[in-house]
Amino acid sequence: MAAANLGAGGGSHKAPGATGEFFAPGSLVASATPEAQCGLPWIETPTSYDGILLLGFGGPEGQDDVIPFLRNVTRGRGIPDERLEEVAHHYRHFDGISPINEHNRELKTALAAELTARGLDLPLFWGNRNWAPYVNEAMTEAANAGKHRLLALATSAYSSFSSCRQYREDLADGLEDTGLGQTLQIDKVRQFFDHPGFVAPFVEGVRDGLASVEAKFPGINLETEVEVLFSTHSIPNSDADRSGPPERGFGAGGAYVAQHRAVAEVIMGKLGRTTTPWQLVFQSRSGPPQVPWLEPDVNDAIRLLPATGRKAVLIVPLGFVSDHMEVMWDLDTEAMETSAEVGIFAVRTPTPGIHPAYVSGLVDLILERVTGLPGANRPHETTLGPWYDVCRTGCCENARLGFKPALSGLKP
Ligand SMILES: CC1=C(CCC(=O)O)c2cc3nc(cc4[nH]c(cc5[nH]c(cc1n2)c(C)c5CCC(=O)O)c(CCC(=O)O)c4C)C(CCC(=O)O)=C3C
Ligand SMILES: [Fe+2]
Repeated sequence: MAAANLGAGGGSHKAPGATGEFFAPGSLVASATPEAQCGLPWIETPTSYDGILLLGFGGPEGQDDVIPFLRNVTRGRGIPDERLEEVAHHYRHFDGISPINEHNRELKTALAAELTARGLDLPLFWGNRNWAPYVNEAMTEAANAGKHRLLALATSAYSSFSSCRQYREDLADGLEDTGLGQTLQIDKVRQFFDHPGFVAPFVEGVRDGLASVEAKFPGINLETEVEVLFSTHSIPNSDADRSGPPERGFGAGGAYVAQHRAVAEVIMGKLGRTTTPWQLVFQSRSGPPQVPWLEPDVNDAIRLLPATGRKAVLIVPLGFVSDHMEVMWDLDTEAMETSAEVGIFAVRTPTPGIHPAYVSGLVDLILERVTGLPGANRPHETTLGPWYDVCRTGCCENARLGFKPALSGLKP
């Protein structure tokens, strides 16, 4: 098995173990799209996987887990202790329990049912980056079950270091740590920010949210008195700028910002609400104050709304797949408090969770890899997609932490 996709940056050539053979010339079947002419990669040959590796962020499940979890998340990042304590407090407030692991258990169950219903015999193995069950444990479990060829699915829709590349690095690290590089070959499902299954629950959420605003304020003017705030995780500007394939030249904010904007536009367009004011806003910033992160913060944006004549705000958690702590605390607690303070009516719309469209969309994404669906035929709702099966060299590298090998990408 070749190790072509791991790269040998900094002399740290790591375990073999993924789609090396796919990089042989000719195996990336070109289609007629401009992307393909630039060498953009979809794996267009059928692949028989023997399992799915569901990748989660992980979260604490009791008070004793909170600090060890936070140390896992921030390892090597220079997050000040004050910030860790501040965040610990969010978790403490909910008995030290993040709902995220339960969400992933539910998602795993829902995916298993949908795979079976679609006639796909693919067992699911679930592993997290920051809490048990860890990625390495899931790999070991798969290997012990006699599996060799896994397709990884990360619960994260957009391109950036934290939301894509870090999962790819986790896979490379996991094969190295477990010594399973010769046993397991692992590919990864493309980022799905603009897949119809991910977009549909948000379209419904905004539609229903606007309806509830109209019910609250009969005759409200949807062009001047309501604002839709699409909220996502802030990340350092330096990470945002490097998100996406360097050759696409996304500029400031990178693919991360461009993808969110494009999806927000699609959602408003599908509802025929292109004249309802909306903004992309950011939340959950951390790190030292002197390091610039994406702005505006959701709370700052809310504070400015009354002066522009808005009576109501719709808060759409566009960057998140489930109602985990970033949603429960930063939106449902803080942003709601801010809205109340400035006297504006706020509605927070749902995340995809286990919405049937989302679950079946994820299975579509698995199926397109099983069948080798040509890139030209892959569902995508924005002109930025369909996104890559195999990430480009330098995609989403971390400016602060430097290069690390990652699976499912081209060699550096
Ligand atoms: C882009 C992105 C997503 C969305 C994509 C995806 O979903 O993957 C995301 C998701 C999540 N982030 C989460 C939690 C945390 N993120 C932190 C810190 C950070 N996140 C970052 C980015 C992202 N994070 C970044 C750049 C940092 C700074 C540290 C670093 O440079 O890497 C910290 C440390 C403390 C703090 O500073 O807040 C915590 C506790 C949870 C779990 C919630 C739960 O437990 O329910 C989830 C799903
Ligand atoms: Fe985070």
